Amino acid sequence: MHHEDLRQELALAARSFYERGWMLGTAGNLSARMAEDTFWITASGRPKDLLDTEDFVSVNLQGEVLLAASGRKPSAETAIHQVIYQHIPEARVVFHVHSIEANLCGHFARNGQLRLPPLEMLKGLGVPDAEPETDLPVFANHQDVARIAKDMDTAFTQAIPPVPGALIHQHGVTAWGSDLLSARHHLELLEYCFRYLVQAKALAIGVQA
Ligand SMILES: CSCCC(=O)C(=O)COP(=O)(O)O
Ligand SMILES: [Zn+2]
Repeated sequence: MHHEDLRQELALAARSFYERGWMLGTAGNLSARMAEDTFWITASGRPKDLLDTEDFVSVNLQGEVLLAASGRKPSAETAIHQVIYQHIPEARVVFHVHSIEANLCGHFARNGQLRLPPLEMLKGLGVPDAEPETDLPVFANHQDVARIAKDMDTAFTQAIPPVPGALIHQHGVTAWGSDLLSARHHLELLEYCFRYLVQAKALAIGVQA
């Protein structure tokens, strides 16, 4: 795919996520690999329903800026995307959004893990088991994003998460995939799990894993 097209595809995805209430008030950031060691990422602080090709910055896996339009800086959370691309070679697209349900679900986590509901839909996240006991990692939020990235780096060095995503407590969710469509599906499936958990909690339904 041509690099300019990739930026347009990311802008379309951002608008869709904005319309779902996941990227309000400039929240969130999206990226896609251009090559093994470079990726496009949204510029910091841009409205996610109105992105154009100038709102993407090219960076390498060390976070160095390769190409940026005047006045555009890479997302403040670029280091998190770097960690994912460094540890997971098959990840080519990373979506980070701030949904209400993702942030509520952080409160249901125990010992840095959120147990996902054992739904058939987990198959779409690569979990084939009939009654899966699958935990999504939940990282502490820090104002210094480098600390979040460092925690993720340490955790991913030990083990890659069992599903293609991670939560940052009181902040948002990040999902990845091998292309735009699979990253979107992974994000949608995680968001479905979050809505399910929030509604199950409201109805006082125990979710058995
Ligand atoms: C208003 S959201 C606060 C920053 C954040 O968490 C985020 O996802 C957006 O940051 P960026 O620098 O990518 O615009
Ligand atoms: Zn964020």
